Amino acid sequence: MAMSQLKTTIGHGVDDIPSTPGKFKPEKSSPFFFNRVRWYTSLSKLTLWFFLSLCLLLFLFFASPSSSPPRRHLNGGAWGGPDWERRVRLSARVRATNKAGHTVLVTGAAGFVGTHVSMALRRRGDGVLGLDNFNDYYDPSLKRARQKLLERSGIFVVEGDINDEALLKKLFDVVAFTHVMHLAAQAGVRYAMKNPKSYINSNIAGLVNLLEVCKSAVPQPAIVWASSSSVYGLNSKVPFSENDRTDQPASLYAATKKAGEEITHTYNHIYGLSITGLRFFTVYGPWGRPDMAYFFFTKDMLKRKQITVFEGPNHSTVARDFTYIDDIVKGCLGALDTAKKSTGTGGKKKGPAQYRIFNLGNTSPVSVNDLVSILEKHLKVKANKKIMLLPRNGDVQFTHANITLAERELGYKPSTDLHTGLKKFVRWYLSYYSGSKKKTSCSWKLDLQWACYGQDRFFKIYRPEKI
Ligand SMILES: O=C(O)[C@H]1O[C@H](OP(=O)(O)OP(=O)(O)OC[C@H]2O[C@@H](n3ccc(=O)[nH]c3=O)[C@H](O)[C@@H]2O)[C@H](O)[C@@H](O)[C@@H]1O
Repeated sequence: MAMSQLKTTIGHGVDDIPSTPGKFKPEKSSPFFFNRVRWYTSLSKLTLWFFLSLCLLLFLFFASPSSSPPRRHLNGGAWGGPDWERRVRLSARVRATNKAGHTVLVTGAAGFVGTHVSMALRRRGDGVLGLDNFNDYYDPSLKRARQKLLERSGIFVVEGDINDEALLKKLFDVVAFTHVMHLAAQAGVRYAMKNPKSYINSNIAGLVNLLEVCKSAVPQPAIVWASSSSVYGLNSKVPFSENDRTDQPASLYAATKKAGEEITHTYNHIYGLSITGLRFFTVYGPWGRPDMAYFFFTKDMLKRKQITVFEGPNHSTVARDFTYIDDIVKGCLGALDTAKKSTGTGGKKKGPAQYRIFNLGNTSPVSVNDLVSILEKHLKVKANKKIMLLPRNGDVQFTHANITLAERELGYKPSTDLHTGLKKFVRWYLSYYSGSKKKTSCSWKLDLQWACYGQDRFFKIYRPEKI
């Protein structure tokens, strides 16, 4: 068919289609009859195929097992569905041999303290379910590595945010948690200048969301949560005691932790939630947080980069009551074990409920200068220090915990000094980072030696001056 003829045929056909197809009477004698019928038939076929494909798609959608009940997606993670619920239940199950075990929801489980506390609970047979949003405040791959560690111990970490009310409710529907160890937070004192809203979102809105769900849960769990030594702010009386004033925060971070203490008090007072707040003092150790000074000093010293060491006015000392992670974990477990049950049901308080606050520190502050000297010894590297006046961006000049109360009520007794604790940290740091680099390259001498000899024999062959 010539092109001009084809155009004419199509033009005719379109114009000739009646609005009511049933009334269409073919004119047998028409030279355009067959073209018209073919066009019309192909349109019907097209409609039929479209309809069949739609039916097939709808069938596949409704028949797929994951569509019922629906799965929710958050930050790349997903929750819901029978498999997910089975994992949640399994993880939260108390070991049969531990009759008095707790069923604990650990928020911030892939965080530094969260990982250690979850592992310790699991080791003694408590049921543990983790929750973490895996945000990128610091390298999320470290959080994923911690998650792997937890998974190897049978702890499932649900990927989700404490601000997700539906998720929290679902978790409490699936498991009757006896305790919540609330460690999810926006940490770091200096970062609050950069991203103030993240502190409100996690430390205030997230906390309230969690408390709302806990208050309505049946049974209500007892809550142990992480406050901070930073609530003592600009206080000059040392050591810091729990009943000292906490109304002079030096950072927004501190202010949100202080707000958390007031908020939890309200929920205790109105709804009968059992609350224990733990004021952590600069916690450090293996699997620690890369945003903390001891961690990035180590990293920079190994790279021969300059580190900034703060000092107070007139060259006075800046010091912290650095507390080793294992001691903190013991304090957390002591708090969980001595927490009394919440007294409310159906969102109503039935009687007075326990409300406690404890310092968890080391009781022996060390200057930042001494911290650097200890690192120099362990790393066998001389630090390239730049001394700088403590900036007014959230830091306080010193912290020092009075731990009498925690000793008496929780049996808390810190036993690791900074020298010993940092030795363990450095050992972990070198093995962790050389271990992960080993997979990609062996260009660094340290990596090569590590790759050849493995973790246990690492220190025998470690020659930092050759790195
Ligand atoms: O225990 C606490 O309440 C707080 O402890 C740490 O906060 P911070 O004690 O300030 O810990 P780092 O940021 O690791 O700083 C440790 C010390 O090193 C100093 N520093 C920090 C950074 C730097 O570049 N140079 C430097 O000398 C700080 O002034 C501070 O005295 C945590 O980051 C907070 O999340 C936590 O709540």
